[in-house]
Amino acid sequence: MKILLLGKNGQVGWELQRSLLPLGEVVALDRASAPLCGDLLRPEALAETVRALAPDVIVNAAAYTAVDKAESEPDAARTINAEAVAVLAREAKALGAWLVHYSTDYVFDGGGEQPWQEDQATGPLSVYGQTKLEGEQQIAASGVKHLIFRTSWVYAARGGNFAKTMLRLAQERDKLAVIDDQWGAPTGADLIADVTAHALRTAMASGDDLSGIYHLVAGGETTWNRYARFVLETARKINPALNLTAQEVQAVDTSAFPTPARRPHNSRLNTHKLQQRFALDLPDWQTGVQRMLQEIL
Ligand SMILES: NC(=O)C1=CN([C@@H]2O[C@H](COP(=O)(O)OP(=O)(O)OC[C@H]3O[C@@H](n4cnc5c(N)ncnc54)[C@H](OP(=O)(O)O)[C@@H]3O)[C@@H](O)[C@H]2O)C=CC1
Ligand SMILES: Cc1cn([C@H]2C[C@H](O)[C@@H](COP(=O)(O)OP(=O)(O)O[C@H]3O[C@@H](C)C(=O)[C@@H](O)[C@H]3O)O2)c(=O)[nH]c1=O
Ligand SMILES: [Mg+2]
Repeated sequence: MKILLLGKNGQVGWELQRSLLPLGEVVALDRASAPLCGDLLRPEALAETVRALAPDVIVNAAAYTAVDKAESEPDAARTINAEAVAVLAREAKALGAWLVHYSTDYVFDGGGEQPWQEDQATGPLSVYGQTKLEGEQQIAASGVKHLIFRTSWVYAARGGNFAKTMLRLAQERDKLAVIDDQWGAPTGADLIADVTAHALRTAMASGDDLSGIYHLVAGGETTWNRYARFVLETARKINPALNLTAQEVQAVDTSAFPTPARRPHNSRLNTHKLQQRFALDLPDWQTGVQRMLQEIL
């Protein structure tokens, strides 16, 4: 089996380079790859890559993920998150290949307090969320066999993420202010990559019955503020010599921390469908965050 992996150096892409290996031959590209084009800003060159390789599976871990910057760069965000995805779906469909793709809690408007189910109405608040939703819709419309995993608050030992930002800021400042009224679940790129490999193998073995959208997040729930506190507490335990000058993580409302992009208050995702269809258990979010901190500290 041949797998084309796009976005190989992102948080999830890096872990997929490991987790997909037991499934077959993995051709992994990033935006700078040559002579094969792996740049999602050049959708038609990307189409040529797909035709030249004729993979059995395309796994797309590339995305425009700078949420605030997307508000002022909607065209680039849309090309990468939607137009290139439409081309991948079209080419995969023509080959009879599977397309594995990732989406986000930010497709929802964040209302209520219940974990969102896959079939509930979307309502993105940001350009990032809107373009990610358009990517999902392009895949569904193409008729390609697909797995779309909506995840949230991704972290990894390698790459940039909120946990690492908190560690850095806690070494630079004596006080942090972090939003305490946005709820969700931090999810490790390693977990996402492992579940992807398992689900892909299962889905391919069962025809196209399992094609669809799945919520894939770690268990439990928290706020950005509680997550930040957990990161700093855990870091202090792991490495007491670490010079974390911040003595306080002040809890603030969304309104007290203005950002260019609006973010959902309720980013909880219900993972029953994934767990049931693929016979999986998802660990609590704390387990993976602890492991990542142990690794980087
Ligand atoms: N990060 C998060 O918190 C969340 C992410 N997701 C989704 O999960 C998936 C993986 O995200 P994650 O690994 O965390 O994101 P990262 O930002 O860590 O990685 C994204 C990767 O995409 C690459 N990329 C950006 N533009 C292009 C381009 N034009 N052509 C090719 N590659 C490009 C980036 O390369 P470069 O570094 O060169 O820009 C980077 O390697 C994405 O679909 C994302 O939307 C969903 C929920 C939460
Ligand atoms: C740095 C910082 C952020 N915040 C807030 C802003 C925001 O609401 C929240 C997280 O900030 P970030 O900029 O890390 O989050 P953000 O980039 O919005 O993270 C999102 O990325 C995309 C790709 C996704 O798909 C989402 O699931 C989510 O992970 O914390 C504070 O309150 N204080 C701070 O000092
Ligand atoms: Mg970010």
